[in-house]
Amino acid sequence: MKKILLISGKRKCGKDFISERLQRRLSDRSLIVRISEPIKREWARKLQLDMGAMLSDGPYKEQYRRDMIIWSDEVRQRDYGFFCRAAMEASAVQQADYVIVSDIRRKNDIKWFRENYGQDMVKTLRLTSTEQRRKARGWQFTAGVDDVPSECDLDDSSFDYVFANDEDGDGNAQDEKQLIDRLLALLQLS
Ligand SMILES: Nc1ncnc2c1ncn2[C@@H]1O[C@H](COP(=O)(O)OP(=O)(O)OP(=O)(O)O)[C@@H](O)[C@H]1O
Repeated sequence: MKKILLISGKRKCGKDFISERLQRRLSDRSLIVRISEPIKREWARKLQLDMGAMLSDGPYKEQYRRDMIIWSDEVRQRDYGFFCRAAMEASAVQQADYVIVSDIRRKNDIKWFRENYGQDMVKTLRLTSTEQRRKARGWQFTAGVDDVPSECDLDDSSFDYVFANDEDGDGNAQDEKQLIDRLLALLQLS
């Protein structure tokens, strides 16, 4: 591994979108790790829920999101690196030059990565989008989700890189290419 890029940002600021486009560009040198995956998997196992429905955007997602946040906070209080470690262990990270962690939410997530992989390897990227843009992408303020630490803990943090993801093209390849070109330039990657 050469770099671990920790991506954070408010809901609907494009963490998944940017991570996937970036991974595609860096291709087989890179992979995406999602901390939410072991959380969802463990939670689903706990509740014996349908795994496919949990991982999709279906009706299960919002219904269980709040309870899952409370439970995962309890696990984190005992071991703040629990889900970061589980996500890294479940992925073939040793074979990748670039690991993109697409859903960093807490200071302790960043702390765990820095403690385990070092300051030089770990870089943080904050994505920003205006509220108007996030709303256009389907965001609605939800009490218990948008006003709790999982969403707000990093609000007062500083980051190695900040990238405004406000211009949604109409899905054309040229717009997306320019967007990722700008991001790669910021990250000093090629
Ligand atoms: N630059 C962009 N151009 C076009 N569409 C975009 C762009 N950024 C995000 N989107 C779209 O906005 C929506 C929300 O983006 P995404 O799911 O990546 O956000 P997120 O930060 O991962 O959200 P959440 O935290 O709720 O999971 C998606 O439909 C995505 O395709």
